[in-house]
Amino acid sequence: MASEGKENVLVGVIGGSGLYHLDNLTFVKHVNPETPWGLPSSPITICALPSGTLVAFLARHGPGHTLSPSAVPARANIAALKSLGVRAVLAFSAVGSLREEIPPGDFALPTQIIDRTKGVRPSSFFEGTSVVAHAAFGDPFSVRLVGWLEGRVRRALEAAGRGVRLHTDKCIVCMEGPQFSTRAESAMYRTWGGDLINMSVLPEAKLAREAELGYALIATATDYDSWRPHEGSVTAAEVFKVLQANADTARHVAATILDDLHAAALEGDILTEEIGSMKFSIMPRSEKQKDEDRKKLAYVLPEYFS
Ligand SMILES: CSC[C@H]1O[C@H](OP(=O)(O)O)[C@H](O)[C@@H]1O
Ligand SMILES: Nc1ncnc2[nH]cnc12
Repeated sequence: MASEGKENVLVGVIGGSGLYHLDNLTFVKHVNPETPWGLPSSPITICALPSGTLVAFLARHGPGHTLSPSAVPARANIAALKSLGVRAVLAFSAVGSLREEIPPGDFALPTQIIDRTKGVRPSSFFEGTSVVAHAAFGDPFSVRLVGWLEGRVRRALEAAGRGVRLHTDKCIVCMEGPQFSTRAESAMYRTWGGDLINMSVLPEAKLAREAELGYALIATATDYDSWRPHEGSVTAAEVFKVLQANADTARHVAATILDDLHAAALEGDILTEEIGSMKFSIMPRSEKQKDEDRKKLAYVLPEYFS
């Protein structure tokens, strides 16, 4: 397992569409850990807050947005962050809104996910190995971390003074893409209880859970998807119009809360659900488990496989 900056980098930030860097923080260095699942989407940037606190930043689609949502190497991304010593991941994502009360430009903290990916994305570190594990995923985001973020993100948005509101306790649909939904699908997701839609939160959230990392998503709304009967359906051009402003606000939120998040991750209270959660999810050791597989899994779960 790589050990770069291990004691210091406790928080990882994953940037989505439009958020390719945190250039309001000080660049320290790039690292590019080669994991058993390959290289991450892009070299990871280690950046420093004014206090000196270090955070790791990873652009989900690569810095030039060259990876489609289905091609994002999510296992390598999560494994690489864990290898740096990261314990909590704050992910940003550009999302469509399935609710009138969440206009483009607003932010949301989802607490639930509906999986509409089509099984084409590798979504478990255990896939293809001789070890079986069933991680609990009833609460797909870290309940404590999300609770911790609510007030802080809201205050950071208020301080930004751009009129961006934070919506909480929302359900996000993760679809396969890369094409957007049909009007019928978009309307159906609303009847299912979906509030937001993206193409990226899975398998990222599942993999973070398997790696025992705290994981929360700040969803930044860019459009109303395709459910409004008298409006046009979503287009990439419409999304692009909002991406830059959302990314600026996201950078402001990150810079405002990351010091406290680092301190909270160090203290550990916000991570009590995740740490140790895989212990009873992994089927008991048998002589049929291959050593090479255990070695591979030790990269993300050294506690159980070293
Ligand atoms: C650019 S529109 C669709 C694209 O945007 C979102 O990406 P991310 O979640 O990485 O911000 C969405 O999930 C799609 O991948
Ligand atoms: N309407 C939408 N559907 C899926 N992913 C999105 N990302 C941004 N807007 C989206």
